[in-house]
Amino acid sequence: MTKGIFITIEGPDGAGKTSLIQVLAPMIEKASKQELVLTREPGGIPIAEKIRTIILDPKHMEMDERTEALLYAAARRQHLVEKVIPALNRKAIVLCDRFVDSSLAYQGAGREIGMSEIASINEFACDGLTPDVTLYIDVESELGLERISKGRKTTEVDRLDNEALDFHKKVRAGYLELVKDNPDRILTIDGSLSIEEVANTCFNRLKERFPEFIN
Ligand SMILES: Nc1ncnc2c1ncn2[C@@H]1O[C@H](COP(=O)(O)OP(=O)(O)OP(=O)(O)O)[C@@H](O)[C@H]1O
Ligand SMILES: Cc1cn([C@H]2C[C@H](O)[C@@H](COP(=O)(O)O)O2)c(=O)[nH]c1=O
Repeated sequence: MTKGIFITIEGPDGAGKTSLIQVLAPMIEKASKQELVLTREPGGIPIAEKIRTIILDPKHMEMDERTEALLYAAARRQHLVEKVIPALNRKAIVLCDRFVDSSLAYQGAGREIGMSEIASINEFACDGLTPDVTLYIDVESELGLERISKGRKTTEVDRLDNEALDFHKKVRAGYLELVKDNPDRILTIDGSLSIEEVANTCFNRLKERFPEFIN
């Protein structure tokens, strides 16, 4: 065992990632001797949380789409250096809510900047680090947006949540393209199931994949 495992969780807005992590994390903790680090993008450390506030502020409607892509990549770089890489070097299991696939789907496909342009700025930011596995929680855009609007009182609604349905459909199409192109790394989970069913499916897939870490 030379390093830890880097697990990323992806999905359209309202897929249920935050809810999933709350159920999945204690399951992993119970089944593993390794340290578990929970984190998110953009954010996870003070500098990246500040960048998150700037990106997601609903008042920042004038933000240029390339500026947006570069801010996500900048937050990512700092988060990797300060938190993710040191944790992997300690052999921890890192469970990260969103990573580069979010930039490819949201900025590459949703904003139509292009996946290859987004991939190149992220190659610079990540310097070769890729997830060991990605759990992609798939939901129809309509369902994701309906969940977010129902949960408005308790869930923060940000500048990207406020985008039109058409944007969210392009994001999901981007994710489905990534799934097709990365069949070994990205595991698709049906996000329309209950939170418990989604968590159990994710846990079993992780156990099969990393028996030396989770058993
Ligand atoms: N499997 C599920 N079935 C029904 N409702 C769900 C499910 N998962 C999450 N929800 C509800 O949907 C709303 C959004 O969930 P959550 O915040 O976990 O999603 P998310 O993927 O983290 O969203 P975002 O990416 O927009 O932050 C919440 O009100 C939550 O209770
Ligand atoms: C990492 C990343 C995120 N986004 C978007 C996706 C969401 O709309 C917000 C983050 O909020 P959440 O509560 O974590 O869902 O930001 C993006 O567009 N590009 C990215 O690289």
